[in-house]
Amino acid sequence: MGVGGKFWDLLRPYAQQQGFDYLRDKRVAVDLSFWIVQHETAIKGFALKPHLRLTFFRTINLFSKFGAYPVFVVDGTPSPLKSQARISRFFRSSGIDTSSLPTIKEGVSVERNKQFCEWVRECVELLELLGIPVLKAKGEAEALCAQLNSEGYVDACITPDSDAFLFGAKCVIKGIKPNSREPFECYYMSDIEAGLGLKRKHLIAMSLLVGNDFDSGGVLGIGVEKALHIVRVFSEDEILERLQDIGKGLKPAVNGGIKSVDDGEESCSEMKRRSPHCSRCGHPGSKRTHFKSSCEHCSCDSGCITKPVEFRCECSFCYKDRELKEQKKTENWWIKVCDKIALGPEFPNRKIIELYLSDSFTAEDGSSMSWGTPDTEMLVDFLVYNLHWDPSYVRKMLLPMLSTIYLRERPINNTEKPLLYDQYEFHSIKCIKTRYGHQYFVIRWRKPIPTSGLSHGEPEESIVVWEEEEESVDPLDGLNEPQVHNDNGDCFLLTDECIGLVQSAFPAETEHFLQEKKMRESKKKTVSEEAASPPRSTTPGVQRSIKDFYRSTKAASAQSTDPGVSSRASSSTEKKRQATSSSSSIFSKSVLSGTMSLVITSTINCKSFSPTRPFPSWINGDNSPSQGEISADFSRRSSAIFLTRVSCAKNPDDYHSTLKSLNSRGRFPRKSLGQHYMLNSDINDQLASVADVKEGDFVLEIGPGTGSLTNVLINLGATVLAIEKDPHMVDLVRERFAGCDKFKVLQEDFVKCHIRSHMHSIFENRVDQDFALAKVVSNLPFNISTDVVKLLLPMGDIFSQVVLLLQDEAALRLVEPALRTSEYRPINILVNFYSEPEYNFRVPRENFFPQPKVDAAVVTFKLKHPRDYPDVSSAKSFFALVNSAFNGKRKMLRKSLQHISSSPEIEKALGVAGLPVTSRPEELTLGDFVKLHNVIARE
Ligand SMILES: C[S@@+](CC[C@H](N)C(=O)[O-])C[C@H]1O[C@@H](n2cnc3c(N)ncnc32)[C@H](O)[C@@H]1O
Repeated sequence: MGVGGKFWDLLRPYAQQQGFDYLRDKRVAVDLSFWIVQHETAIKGFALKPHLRLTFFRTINLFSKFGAYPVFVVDGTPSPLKSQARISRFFRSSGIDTSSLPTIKEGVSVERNKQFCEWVRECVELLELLGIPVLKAKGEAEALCAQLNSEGYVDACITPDSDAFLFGAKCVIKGIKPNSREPFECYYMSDIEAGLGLKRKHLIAMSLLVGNDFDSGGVLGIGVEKALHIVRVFSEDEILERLQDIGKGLKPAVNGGIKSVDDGEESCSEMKRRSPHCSRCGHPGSKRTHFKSSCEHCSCDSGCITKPVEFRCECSFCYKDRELKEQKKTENWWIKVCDKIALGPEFPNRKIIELYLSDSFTAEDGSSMSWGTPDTEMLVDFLVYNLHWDPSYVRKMLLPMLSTIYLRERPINNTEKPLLYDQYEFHSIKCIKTRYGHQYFVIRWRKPIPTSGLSHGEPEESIVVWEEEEESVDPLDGLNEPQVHNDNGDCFLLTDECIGLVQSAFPAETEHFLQEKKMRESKKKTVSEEAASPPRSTTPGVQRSIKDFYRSTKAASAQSTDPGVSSRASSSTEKKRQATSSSSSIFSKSVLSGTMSLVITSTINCKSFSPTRPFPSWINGDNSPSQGEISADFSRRSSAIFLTRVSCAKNPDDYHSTLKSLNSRGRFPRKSLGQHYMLNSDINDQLASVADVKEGDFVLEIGPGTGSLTNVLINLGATVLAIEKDPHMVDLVRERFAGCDKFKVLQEDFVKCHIRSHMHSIFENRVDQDFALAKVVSNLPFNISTDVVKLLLPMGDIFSQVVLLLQDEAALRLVEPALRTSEYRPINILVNFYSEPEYNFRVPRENFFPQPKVDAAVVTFKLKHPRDYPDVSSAKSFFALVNSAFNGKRKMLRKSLQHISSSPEIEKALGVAGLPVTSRPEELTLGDFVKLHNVIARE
């Protein structure tokens, strides 16, 4: 917390947004407790031990991406004052009168809760395994951070606790946005001093007035604005003493003393009497004289003019009068303020002042901080145990830290050691990558490996990364994972590295790369012409597992497995595991064995995948492929599906065409739009088949993306209306289906668009009156699925069914929530009110690009016609009742529905509906809710 009130708001104008390199080679003290609190609130319930997960990622980000030397600081024994404040806060929030509480005895402090201490202990263990120094403060962590900063051991503190300035910090980083051009929100004490005229003791004084960690209340009725006025009255040297005087009931003079209006000055009314003013024009003189002839100020022929509303007379009497009034006001204000301050007991608390000014927090000498090397194997054990991560994932995520250490040490030690931790050799600089306006080198680390079982294809054309998104802040602080890359049979690990670091570690190689780059740029024109020629018919590079490159240093037996062999041995099991969706062809990546290779299993009606087939022509901007080309493509697939209509059809979709189509436009999947594209055309077929899409159907598709599912729908003879939010994808599908009279795409956010009116306007144009209801088929962005379900299910007058590809867990929660569980929510009542849901099949995550972190599933909602909805007098009042019931999930309905009727009445209604009077919302089925609603509505 820190200083109370809206203290940070006061400082905000002095924030400096600093760029990527701000912390490079700088030491920075991190207040660990705040990280833990933030982590827990940010992702509670979404990740196992979020405090460990984010401490791991953030530390590696700080160390590698931002090039800092972090030192973590943990709280020591809290001051008794803080314990007292914490207890008062707790009781105040529970409505108990805190004045009646006993005060904590001198020297007694209360530790934070056990759970929190355990989180801190786990994070400290993790940090120590990472080789990062951790210091334990004697008292508050932010105090030690600040002291390390003020004594020059670190360049900045990372803490959102504004107390840090009071403890002497010079630079505080309040927030970090890893995915932005200027990731650091920094506050310099010097800026605060220059801008607000506040020095350290002023800030301490402000905290005494508005509250702080040791006295959460502050002075009643004094907020940040008022406190600012008060403290600025005095210089830094005198402010704390003057506050003491005020606390004793004195009213110290301000700026040499506020003059009292009675101190020999004439009173305002007296002055006015001696100098009458015209009530018409407001100038000195009487109205009568002014009526005869205009006064010198108005100087009009026809008497004085009427004074405007905002008129201010500037005669010396009026000027003086105003000044005195102002002075009186200030004096009254000052008296009131001093009285208010003096009312509080023991103001100011000397112990708090001493605590802020103390410099004895350093439990250990700041100069003893040192940064070691991560203990990889112990970290693997630790994270596998605590977070259930795969060992190879831990190693992969550690790599940026190891490579940073290697590059840092190389020029210093002038090391002969050619390998990065004996496992990788620096090979070359692949390219320069720009993310969030910041440039990196992409480095190839090489470890020659046997290439059996892998394709020797053309190198992939570009590294696939999430597209830059200025505004997105990833609360999970994910890392840029190192990539595994196959280039003409040579396998490399790719990491992003700071250009300066590489330059000093490998000057000759950097020079070589930069020269080559220059040459390439001068030949740009030729190169771009070459690029325009059709691609060669080879398979792009295939990603391999990190395990192939990064062996464990544990027992040799653990390494003896030949990845190629295990890949082959386990492939049939893997195929079965992956083939959960159907018996037809599955395109998947095998990850079991540690290699990530493409596995194509073919069944009826499918010819095997040909890696040498050229990329579809539509990808290269040719919108009119020949009929022969189209038929050739379709002949590879189910005749039942594909021979019906081909007029709009283009080539089928697969891994390469999806990548190609995105790359051809320089488009990278956008996380915020949930862009996980379907790689497996069979799943698209199955989606369509579950919805029984046939000739003449009208289908609404949300988020067509590259159009892979759209293509299937059109080929089945359906007319498709697609709603796509991303304008680039809109262009892409528009181009792909140009000339197709059965396709229309609208660039809109589905959640905000007026789908009912779109559908009405389309149906109005239909000549046949007996048309079937439309269908919805969509591979949805996961983040809008609940909204989509809520929007579409009540449209049984427009759609007959809604077939969605959803996140697996969400699908299960929607379709099969168990009564009496926390998963049973109002949305389940909505789903069953408006539809008959069915879970169709699971779709493993490997079928998407980029691969999401969770599996998906296809779900069908058969929409009920409005005439078949449960019989309630008003759906609106019914859902209002359901929502209210679930508002107090743990509460009995007789309590949570009290705002509708009194408890006895609700109990009576429950009885009439045949339900126990002690019913809770999660125990009621849809039918029960309907009965209860109808009883209550009747009564
Ligand atoms: C999971 S992808 C599916 C793409 C494609 N149908 C496929 O199967 O490969 C989701 C698509 O929905 C689009 N999208 C995301 N949010 C949207 C919204 N609010 N309204 C409409 N489209 C949206 C994305 O741009 C993306 O193209």
